[in-house]
Amino acid sequence: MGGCASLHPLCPIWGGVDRGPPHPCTPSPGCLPCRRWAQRPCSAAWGDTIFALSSGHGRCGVAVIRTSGPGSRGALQSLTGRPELPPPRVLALRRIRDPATAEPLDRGLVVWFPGPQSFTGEDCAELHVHGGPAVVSGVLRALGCLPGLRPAEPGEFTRRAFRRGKLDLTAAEGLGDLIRAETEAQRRQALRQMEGELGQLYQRWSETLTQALAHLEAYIDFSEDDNVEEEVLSQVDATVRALEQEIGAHLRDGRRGELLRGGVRAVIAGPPNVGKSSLLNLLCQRPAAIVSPVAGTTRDVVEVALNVGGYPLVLSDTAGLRDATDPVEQEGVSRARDRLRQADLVLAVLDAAAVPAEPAGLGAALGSLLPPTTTPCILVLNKADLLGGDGGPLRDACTRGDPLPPAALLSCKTGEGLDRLLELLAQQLARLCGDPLAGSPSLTQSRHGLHLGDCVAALARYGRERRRDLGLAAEQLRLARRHLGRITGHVGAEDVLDIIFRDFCVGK
Ligand SMILES: Nc1nc2c(ncn2[C@@H]2O[C@H](COP(=O)(O)OP(=O)(O)OP(=O)(O)O)[C@@H](O)[C@H]2O)c(=O)[nH]1
Ligand SMILES: [K+]
Ligand SMILES: [Mg+2]
Repeated sequence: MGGCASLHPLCPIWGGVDRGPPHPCTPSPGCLPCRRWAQRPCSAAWGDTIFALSSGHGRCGVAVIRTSGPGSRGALQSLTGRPELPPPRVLALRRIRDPATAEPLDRGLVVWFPGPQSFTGEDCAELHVHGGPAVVSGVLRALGCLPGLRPAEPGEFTRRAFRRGKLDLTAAEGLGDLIRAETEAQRRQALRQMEGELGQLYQRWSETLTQALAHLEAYIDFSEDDNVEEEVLSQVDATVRALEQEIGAHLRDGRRGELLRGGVRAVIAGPPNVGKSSLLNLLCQRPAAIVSPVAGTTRDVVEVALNVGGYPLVLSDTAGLRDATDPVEQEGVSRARDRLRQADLVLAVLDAAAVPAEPAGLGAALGSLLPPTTTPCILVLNKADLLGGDGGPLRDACTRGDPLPPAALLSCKTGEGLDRLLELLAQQLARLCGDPLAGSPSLTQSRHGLHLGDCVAALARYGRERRRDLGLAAEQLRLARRHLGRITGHVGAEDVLDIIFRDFCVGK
């Protein structure tokens, strides 16, 4: 037993019942009494076991701390001070103590998840303790003092689950999105992806390709012996063409999955002083942007995140569009135009009291403000409270629609017309993001789009090669399948893992 013969009675490996793997480190002062090696763990030699606080940080009722790896069993035994583990996946009430000092830290629930039936597929343990900072830090410190245990990196639990084949990359991404989801529609999309629907779709395509490839190879190998009929070849062609179309349609979905995941970027634009900042403040219900009677007040872009009808909206207020002379305002206008170019949706604001009341004139006023674009737009005619009478003609023009974009007559001052504007906004968002539960799942990341684009390109090349050289055509099918495999992580995903798991929180 080398240098570890001097034992602490509660040492999980040497003093406890479960001796685990032999301690391989050479005798050193840092290895003799457990409390010493606790401070200088020879972690690399012990198989890697990670631990982290998985519930949120800060004071709370219950905090969940979990471990994953071969040391989970010993960790649970030593922190509960008992050799026997609770039955798998059953909560058990235990006193939790610091193994080094035997000092009680808390009384809480513990769960034992022996691998492979655990989230990561490895042996895992969970400690549900009181969520006070001193309890949590005490338990984390105690775990960190055990040999072979170390704090987890962000996303490391999920990364281990991926490595053990518990989920594919799209499901891991869905899980990350679910944790970050802020609106109902985002939650629905993320849950669907986490449960594997997107991965299954890509897997199905991959299997279709595998089958087509097998038939093609059979034809190449055996057609001369007349065992394989010409018909096989035309069937492969038809399968590939259908797949190319299906993936193409999946790609041409208007980026709905990506928009829903990241939030629709809506930009409030218009001439100075029409009430753009007032509109932003009204929609987010706080004074996020400065409002003043001075034209040219807003210069920097002011951004707020909103939930409209369950859809995520990232709303930006921008400088009033005009030929400014002041260099600072010029910069503001240039930033406004940049934002407009990147917008998914434009809220074009005009002063209701200063525009022509008939649709053609209104259209011209809008046209002189914004360059012609395909970006969806909502026309907001603000300051309706300043209109004489009930603003009849303008109100009619608003409900007329074509050739005008959907329009709302609004008063930021009185709040009149806000319901109609919110309704229009929700409609546009639903149109842009789609119903996350309807139809086949949407791709949610540009990474998916890139690989699918490469896959479709390879399928198109198949069509060309097919007429020249069957061997080269088969190679294109193999390539197409590789591109699909990279999305789910079934093929060479090493280079994207760091990027994907970087955005995860510690403990997940
Ligand atoms: N009567 C009336 N006044 C409004 C309304 N909305 C905004 N205002 C006033 O219009 C002025 C300009 O409002 P802002 O929200 O600063 O307008 P803006 O378009 O952001 O202006 P810039 O940032 O300078 O381009 C302020 O005095 C507001 O109080 C409205 O619905 N009715
Ligand atoms: K202003
Ligand atoms: Mg403003």
